[in-house]
Amino acid sequence: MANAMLHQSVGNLQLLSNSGTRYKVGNKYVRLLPKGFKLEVEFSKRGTYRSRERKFNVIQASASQTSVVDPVLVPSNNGTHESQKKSNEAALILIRHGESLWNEKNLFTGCVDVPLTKKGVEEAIEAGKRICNIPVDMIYTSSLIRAQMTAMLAMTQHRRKKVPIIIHNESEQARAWSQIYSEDTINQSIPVMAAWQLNERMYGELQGLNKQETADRFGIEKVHEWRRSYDIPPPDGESLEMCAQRAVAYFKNNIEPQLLSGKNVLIAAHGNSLRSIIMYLDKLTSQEVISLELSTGIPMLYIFKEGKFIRRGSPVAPTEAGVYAYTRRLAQYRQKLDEMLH
Ligand SMILES: O=C(O)[C@@H](CO)OP(=O)(O)O
Repeated sequence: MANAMLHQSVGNLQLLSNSGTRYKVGNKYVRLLPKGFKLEVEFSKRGTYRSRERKFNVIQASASQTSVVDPVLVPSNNGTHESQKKSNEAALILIRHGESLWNEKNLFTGCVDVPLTKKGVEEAIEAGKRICNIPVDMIYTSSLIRAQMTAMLAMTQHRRKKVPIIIHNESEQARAWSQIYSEDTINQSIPVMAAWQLNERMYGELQGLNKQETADRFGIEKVHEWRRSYDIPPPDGESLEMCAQRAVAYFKNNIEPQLLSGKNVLIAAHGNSLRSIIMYLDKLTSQEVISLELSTGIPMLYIFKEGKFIRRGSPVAPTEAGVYAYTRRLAQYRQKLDEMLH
């Protein structure tokens, strides 16, 4: 029997069952979709959804074993009780991408899609070592290669050795052509969702300019205002406030429901998209966020518990133990990994 958790902010999802499938939509209790039934779910912009189960032709289903759009398969022993227990706590890891070729050259980058330098690759691997004992069930990255490289390189270090797989939902064909037909293989993979909403703040006419030369030309104060103020956009670009509108909305609509259902999430994104998300998580004011700076490749850990985000430890300590105060659940996960790998 397969298990599926359906989630999406807006649009329609369909689940076909050819062998009986337990499913969960949002925070709803787990239901069984009997063999030969089809579930249709319609998600509205307001965050609500309507679902209905209908009979369908089983031959159609056998062509694609369990055809789930955007599936997040949960372990098969994960019944209602277990998922309720799980929803008590979830880990959230945030990583700013490693150094990019334009960070190295001190150029405004924004939404220009620039890869990592060798140092950036090493930073991502180092970040991976720091989080190798923390559970990761879902990964969110921006649509930019520097964030995606960082997530993938970091995951090469993870002790659980699940395979991160980019989910292609951009068209029906992309969805159909990237289906996986083994439940075991799905259980050994981590869905990676790439979203433009997590992209770096769009830097407008500063993109590609040298930061030092721009400060020499327009003055340090003006450039600092463009770079760090909350609501003043750079010429033709996005202010942090504008960036927050899309990044935080995406976080609330897509990532928070995952955390609520007990999924442990890693987000690999950018200096300013993450600053805006941290502003939301830490309830920073528009004054306080001005002085928030994120280093490249340093993972930050939050615990989501009872609807609250709790920051664990300092992200800049030199050792993992110093960085992350483990919760009991994280310590248990680590112990399980130790047992499994020795
Ligand atoms: O150039 C950029 O896209 C960003 C991040 O590197 O710059 P800033 O330091 O101004 O946020």
